[in-house]
Amino acid sequence: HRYPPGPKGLPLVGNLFQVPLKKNWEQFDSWKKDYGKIRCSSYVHCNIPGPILYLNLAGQPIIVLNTKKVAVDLLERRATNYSSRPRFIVAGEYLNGGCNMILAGYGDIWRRMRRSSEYALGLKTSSQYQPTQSDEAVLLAYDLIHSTDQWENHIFRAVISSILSIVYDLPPLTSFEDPIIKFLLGLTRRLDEALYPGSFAVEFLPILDWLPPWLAKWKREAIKDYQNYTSKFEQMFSNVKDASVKGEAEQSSFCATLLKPGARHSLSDHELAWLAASLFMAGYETSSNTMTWFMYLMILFPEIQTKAQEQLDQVVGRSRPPTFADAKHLPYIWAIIKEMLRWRPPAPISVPHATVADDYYEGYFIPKNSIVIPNIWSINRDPEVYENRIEDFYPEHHLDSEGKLKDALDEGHFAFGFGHRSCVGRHVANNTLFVDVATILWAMKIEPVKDEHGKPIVPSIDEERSGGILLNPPKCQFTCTSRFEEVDMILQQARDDILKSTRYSQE
Ligand code: HEM
Repeated sequence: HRYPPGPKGLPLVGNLFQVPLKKNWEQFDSWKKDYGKIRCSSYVHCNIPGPILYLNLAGQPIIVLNTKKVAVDLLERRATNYSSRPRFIVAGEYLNGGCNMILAGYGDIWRRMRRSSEYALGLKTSSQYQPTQSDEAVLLAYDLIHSTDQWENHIFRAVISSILSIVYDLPPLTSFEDPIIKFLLGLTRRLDEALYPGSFAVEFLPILDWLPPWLAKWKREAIKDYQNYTSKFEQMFSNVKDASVKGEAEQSSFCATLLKPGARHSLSDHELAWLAASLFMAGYETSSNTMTWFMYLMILFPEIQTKAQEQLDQVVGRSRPPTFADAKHLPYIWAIIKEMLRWRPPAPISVPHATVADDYYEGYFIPKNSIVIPNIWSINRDPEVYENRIEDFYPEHHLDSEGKLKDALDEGHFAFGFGHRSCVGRHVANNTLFVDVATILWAMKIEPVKDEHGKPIVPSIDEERSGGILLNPPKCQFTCTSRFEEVDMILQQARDDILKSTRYSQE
């Protein structure tokens, strides 16, 4: 068999020690130059180095896709073979009981979950969640102005609260210390640890899975945690179900939508409860990561902030915060969002796919059970897609000469992944990012704090921090000041109305 090109490895371990645990997307990107052009039958790839790489991690074949063309050819055109996930024994099978949609293999349960969630999160249906998203944007803007030093917690709180309201019709969470936030963050941490390569021997020695729980601590603890998570998620789901049955649901939620006839695709209540929980796991870190990058980028590029605010003043004015009705008149806001997701995608190597059968591509052999990594970092810098200033943060990539969006329906980046497994929450994500970014820029001027000599402290981009699969911006602090006199009064009034109208204040 002739495998795609890639670095030569050592006997037995292959390339195991050549792939860094942090920022591995940069290593994959730099190998492009060395493990160059592929033999190809038809197209321009003949001139682009390293579109597809082969690595061997102690016997496990890894295929890295570095260009849009190869990712589309394999993950979209041959989706039936390339849409499974690698086996995650501890995280996927024991901690999540095989019911976490993100980690599930390409089987029956994933298919039914995907159909249900596409229905409840589609472009049209997701507009029913916009009132919740607008409310959360106002609460976030208010908090940022009133206690800016807590800015990261405010973003985390707002993102979590927004997802929980969308999924379960919960009222806004007003504190980052809320027990439900602690519970969900505990679960996310536990999952991150279990997914971290090398955490559990059973992942590379699956024979250990035969051990009974009393002999395997990892198994015992994972089963116990799964039972705890399940009872909490089932409880949250059944609260929505009861409220829907009694006609007490305040607004449309994801769970309530799935209870409509024809929407649940034969999923049991247990499976629906886990599907709803999967949304939190998929949406929380990705969305909050983008919002933390946003705050940093606004001090790194103050001219972009000013330009966006000029457009907001023209379109929205100063007597009310932006709404979704303004969305199509604010192309520059969208261009900033698209460019954030292109330049610093929250998940630079996406979620790995896996093949279900042997395959050939351009004469190269891709074995069954290969782990396939769409290297979004590289694909978002594909010279066949972006003409110039590829390494710069440049919102104009997405605008035509008149300042309009080049193609409103095209994402303009690949941060949401490819094919059958692409992000099912992307419309919700785009809406949250739009209304948060627009409301923050409408309300406040974001500036770096100053040192004792009055010099602004703007950390260099080189100080960005990588912790596993996410890339975080440098640590930084800001001042957020109201842009005009009426802001405080408008935000205060809107906040009072929101908190008054929710069940939270009535309890
Ligand atoms: C900026 C925000 C977000 C980004 C960049 C993002 C990105 C991604 C990526 C890269 C994948 C994997 C795609 C693949 O395997 O090819 C994914 C999957 C997924 N995302 Fe998102 N996501 C975001 C927000 C959200 C939100 C808010 C939700 C829920 C409301 C969500 C729900 C999901 C789910 C359920 C999956 C698994 C899909 C499957 O395996 O079939 N995501 N997302």
